[in-house]
Amino acid sequence: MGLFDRISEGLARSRDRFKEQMNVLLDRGPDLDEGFWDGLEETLILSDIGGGAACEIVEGLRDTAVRKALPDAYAVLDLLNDRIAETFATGGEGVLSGGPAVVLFVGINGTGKTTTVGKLAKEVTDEGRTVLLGSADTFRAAAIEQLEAWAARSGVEVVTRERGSDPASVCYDTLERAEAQGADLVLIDTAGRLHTSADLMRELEKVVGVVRKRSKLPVFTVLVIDATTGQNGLSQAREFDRALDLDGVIVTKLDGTAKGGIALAVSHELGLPVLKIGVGEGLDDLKDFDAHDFARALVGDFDERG
Ligand SMILES: Nc1nc2c(ncn2[C@@H]2O[C@H](COP(=O)(O)OP(=O)(O)OP(=O)(O)O)[C@@H](O)[C@H]2O)c(=O)[nH]1
Repeated sequence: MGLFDRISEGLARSRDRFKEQMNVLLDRGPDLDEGFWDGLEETLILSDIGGGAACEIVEGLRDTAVRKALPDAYAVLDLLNDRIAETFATGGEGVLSGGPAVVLFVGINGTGKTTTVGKLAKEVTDEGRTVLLGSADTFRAAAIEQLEAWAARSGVEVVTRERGSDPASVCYDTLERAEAQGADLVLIDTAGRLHTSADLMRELEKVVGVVRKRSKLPVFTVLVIDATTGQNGLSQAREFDRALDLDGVIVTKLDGTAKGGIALAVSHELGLPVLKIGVGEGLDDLKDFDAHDFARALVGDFDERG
């Protein structure tokens, strides 16, 4: 199954719901009146893309409708996919595919951080770059073994310490090893923590602070969000961004959820580029993000007139 089909399958429920509501709206007739614009905004909000993004999309389409004297609602809906795609924050190319860098992966428990680091190790190694992994998730014993197993699969080295060690020390060791090895990319897995836990967030700030101070390479922080958690992802992103000044987001588990619109809510509200998306548990299931494919999977095409 192709990439678009996988996301499309995952988002089928939200797309069906969106179409159903749009058809009810269009049953009133295709006039571009207030009822249409309000209905469009409400329908977009129900797709989990967030109030801010929905408002900006509708405002943009309204402007275009006036400027280009669009005849009816169908002409507006023809532009909807592009407009949604343009609402995603851009940038972030330097994080995973630029020059040498250290990237820390953060997020709440079980979002897929370790799995994502493992998949990335394979991808980057296949590109011919040298990768070093650091297991700063010293809280969950299985996380260390899990990362070691991923590292073995792609033949990369992983720096670990025993469970319960200070995560900042693991980062320190990892940076030393990276320097000695001349690694192109250093990927550091951190322990999952609730964004509402002040103590654990402070601990993470300290870990990231140590890395920023000690590293000679640029340091980036990437939030990993589980798409199935829906709107809660926005609160997670706000808190992690406040604490760490994030550089990007990776949205996982898009293969089985109707709540994928959260990717746009987070990207738009916090100005964070979506760096990758997870569409399954396998080694090859971390994919490049394409805003146009994503928009098409989220709302579908509106070519059936009349
Ligand atoms: N379906 C699906 N499952 C995924 C995806 N990414 C990760 N998972 C699964 O999510 C579960 C949790 O993944 P982990 O990588 O252990 O999550 P984590 O964030 O490291 O967990 P903590 O360290 O406890 O915070 C595992 O069963 C993964 O296989 C994805 O894109 N799609």
